[in-house]
Amino acid sequence: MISCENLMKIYKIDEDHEVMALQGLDLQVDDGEMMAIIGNSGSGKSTLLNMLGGLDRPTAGKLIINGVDLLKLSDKDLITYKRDTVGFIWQNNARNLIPYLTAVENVELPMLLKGRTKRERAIQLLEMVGLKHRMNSKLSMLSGGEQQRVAIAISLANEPKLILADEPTGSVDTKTADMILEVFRDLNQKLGVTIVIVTHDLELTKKMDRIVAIRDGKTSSEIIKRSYPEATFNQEDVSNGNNNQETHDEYAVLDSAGRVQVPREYLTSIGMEKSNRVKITLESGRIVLVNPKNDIK
Ligand SMILES: Nc1ncnc2c1ncn2[C@@H]1O[C@H](COP(=O)(O)OP(=O)(O)OP(=O)(O)O)[C@@H](O)[C@H]1O
Repeated sequence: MISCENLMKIYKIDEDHEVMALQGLDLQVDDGEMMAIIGNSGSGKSTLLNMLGGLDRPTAGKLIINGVDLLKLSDKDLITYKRDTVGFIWQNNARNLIPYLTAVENVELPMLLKGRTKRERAIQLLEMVGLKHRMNSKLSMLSGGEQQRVAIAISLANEPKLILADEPTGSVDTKTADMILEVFRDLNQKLGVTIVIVTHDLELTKKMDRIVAIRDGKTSSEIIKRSYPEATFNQEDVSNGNNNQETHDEYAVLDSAGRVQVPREYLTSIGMEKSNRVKITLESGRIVLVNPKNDIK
């Protein structure tokens, strides 16, 4: 669904200053995948989401989504792409919804359909997110989680292939966050829609199949869920209630130029916080990084 290679985004602040928000980012996302993007504040998560959604254009690199090359699109085709391929959900509901309209009116509003069909489709979408019973409630009467579900219904209006959500559980409690995640999971499985969620919420990421971490505008590591075959659990584990068959493995990402980001704590542990020179050796099929100062032979 998404193929992103060496993606760059430079914001020009004034004549003399610019910010490199994305510095050669690589990301591949399969059709029908549901994954999360994490990273510190300022690492480039929202910038990436804006590029994926066609809200802004990359400076350089390759970005192909659903077979469309986003760097080569005309302005007109970019509008069509935004309308037909992607659905957005923002953390801030004011960006998604209008408080004095009812839930169903909010869902109807952005749709291009006419008359009865529009109302029927809006009700159908609210049903998909489990909110048909509140369709005639004004937005201001709905809880944060319910409002977020209305936002999800809106994002589905044009049957997008890709849903992009920026901190969708940022303003709700843990229980509501779980419920919203369930809605995403359900849509992902029933409609096969690809879902990319940017989040700070580590609890939420535990429930994802894949988490990509971004550091300084680049993909730094990937965390992938692994299921154990049932046979690896013995009866003792199961009777102790330890039948959790899932774990997450973390991988560093090697970019197309062979670069890899070494976790800061690893560098610190070999006394590399001040130096930028590291010795690389190949030892029995392993690549080993050594602080040259400690390399006593
Ligand atoms: N429109 C813009 N003009 C100039 N600089 C920008 C613009 N948008 C983002 N930046 C800069 O690009 C870098 C990445 O910002 P971005 O908002 O993508 O980070 P983020 O990971 O989403 O952060 P947060 O978690 O705080 O939302 C930051 O240094 C930011 O200041």
